Amino acid sequence: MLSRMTLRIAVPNKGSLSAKAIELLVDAGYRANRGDRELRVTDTDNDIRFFFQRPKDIATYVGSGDLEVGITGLDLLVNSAAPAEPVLDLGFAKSEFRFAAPPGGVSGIEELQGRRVATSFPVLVEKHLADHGVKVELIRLDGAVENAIELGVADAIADVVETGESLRTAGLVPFGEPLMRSQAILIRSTRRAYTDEQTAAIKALTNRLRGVLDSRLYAIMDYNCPRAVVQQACALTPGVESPTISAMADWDWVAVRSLVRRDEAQRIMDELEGIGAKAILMTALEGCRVTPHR
Ligand SMILES: Nc1ncnc2c1ncn2[C@@H]1O[C@H](COP(=O)(O)OP(=O)(O)OP(=O)(O)O)[C@@H](O)[C@H]1O
Ligand SMILES: O=P(O)(O)OC[C@H]1O[C@H](OP(=O)(O)OP(=O)(O)O)[C@H](O)[C@@H]1O
Ligand SMILES: [Mg+2]
Repeated sequence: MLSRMTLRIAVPNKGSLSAKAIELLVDAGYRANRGDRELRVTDTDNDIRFFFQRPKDIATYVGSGDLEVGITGLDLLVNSAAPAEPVLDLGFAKSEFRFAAPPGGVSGIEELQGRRVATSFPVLVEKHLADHGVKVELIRLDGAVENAIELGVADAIADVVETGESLRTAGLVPFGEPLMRSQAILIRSTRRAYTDEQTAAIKALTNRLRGVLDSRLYAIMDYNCPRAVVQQACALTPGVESPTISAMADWDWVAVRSLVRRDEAQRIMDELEGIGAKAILMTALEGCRVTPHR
């Protein structure tokens, strides 16, 4: 019999979510790497056991309270109809969920009335259609849904779309508004009671994961700045509270250090250069805790 750990976490064992979920947990300091056939890994230092489950089953285990938290997709959570809720957006496996059909075929949701719609997310699709007052014949498939129309079992499909390449190569075009937008999320049960210890452990996990996500989002910027333009420089790099300004041996100059968003860093460097800043350096973060100030 395995000893009971404070937290038991469901992690996808395959598919688009798996590798990135494990990488995120490892970067957050957990021992979440698994061997080839291992379906459970225990991290005794953190009092956590990871259970590697099929992505589609994760919300079921968490909703029932048999595992404390889990990593899954928002679309999978909705499709499960399990009593679970998102705790944290994890920023990967971003996708849209869309209807699609061949050009010249079904091109609006109202045209689906009485037609055959193939999907591997039947609950999500049925709920969306019910909200729009449309009744269809749902064809439940497990994957490779894009082939269903050509193979004659459906008139339209509803599936995950990321780049749109799978639709294009199958000769399909999306139609209507996306049913939803999805990404990987950390979930917890809305029904079960958590002990104080478990609540604290979930908070610590969330904090660590957010720290890793933020460290991918931000970078440190260091530069030398003529004292005369320091206010302009601070406006370009306001940081979390405010930039750190250090004196330099040459009184006409200061050294500035601030946190910047990585996706804005190149523009900021251009503008710093433009106002006369020198020796501008950008450094990646290995970890951080910046969210309390967000
Ligand atoms: N190509 C993709 N790009 C981004 N996210 C995706 C992609 N395919 C699936 N996802 C997302 O990954 C999650 C799992 O999807 P799904 O159940 O279809 O499993 P999968 O990752 O495709 O693996 P498999 O189909 O091999 O079981 C869902 O949240 C879905 O939105
Ligand atoms: O828009 P794209 O970038 O092409 O990505 C979307 C495709 O990726 C997933 O398929 P997956 O490879 O997981 O196969 P599956 O259909 O068997 O799930 C999804 O089901 C779509 O088919
Ligand atoms: Mg898939």
